[in-house]
Amino acid sequence: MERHFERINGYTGPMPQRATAYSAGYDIAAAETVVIQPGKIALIPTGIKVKLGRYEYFELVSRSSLPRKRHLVMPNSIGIIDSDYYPHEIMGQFLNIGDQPVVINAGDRIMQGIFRAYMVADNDDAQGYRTGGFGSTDKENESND
Ligand SMILES: O=c1ccn([C@H]2C[C@H](O)[C@@H](COP(=O)(O)OP(=O)(O)OP(=O)(O)O)O2)c(=O)[nH]1
Repeated sequence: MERHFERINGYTGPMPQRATAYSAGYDIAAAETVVIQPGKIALIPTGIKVKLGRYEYFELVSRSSLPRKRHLVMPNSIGIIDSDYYPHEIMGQFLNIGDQPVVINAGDRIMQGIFRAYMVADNDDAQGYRTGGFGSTDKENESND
């Protein structure tokens, strides 16, 4: 079966869900309670992995209410979940732009994800699979800082 969500072992929280029949995005919840200090970035686990078809990716985007209501932004603007990232856990990246610590509670719907298709160039010869995320494909002499 292509294109579906699975729980990471031990996660009992909510699965991604669309709020209405016409919503494009699946709301995704935090799997753990995390406190983000002002000006700091945190990676938030979701308890979820996503299985994708060939030439598909899953796009993570913010919820429109997050900056004003929670003082949180996604510093990478959008997160791209590649199909060969499976079976790793989808992580959300958040920056606290306020001047007080922000608490993200387990179960809070912190972002949304949209299934998307991509194309490749005719003369593309990319090979192999990724081993993880967040800089896993960097070359040895490429800084990840
Ligand atoms: O917000 C995000 C962004 C990415 N990822 C995971 C899925 C994605 O497939 C992988 C790599 O993401 P990307 O290619 O954007 O990051 P990179 O910094 O280029 O790392 P890599 O060298 O691992 O590709 O990290 C997340 O869980 N959340």
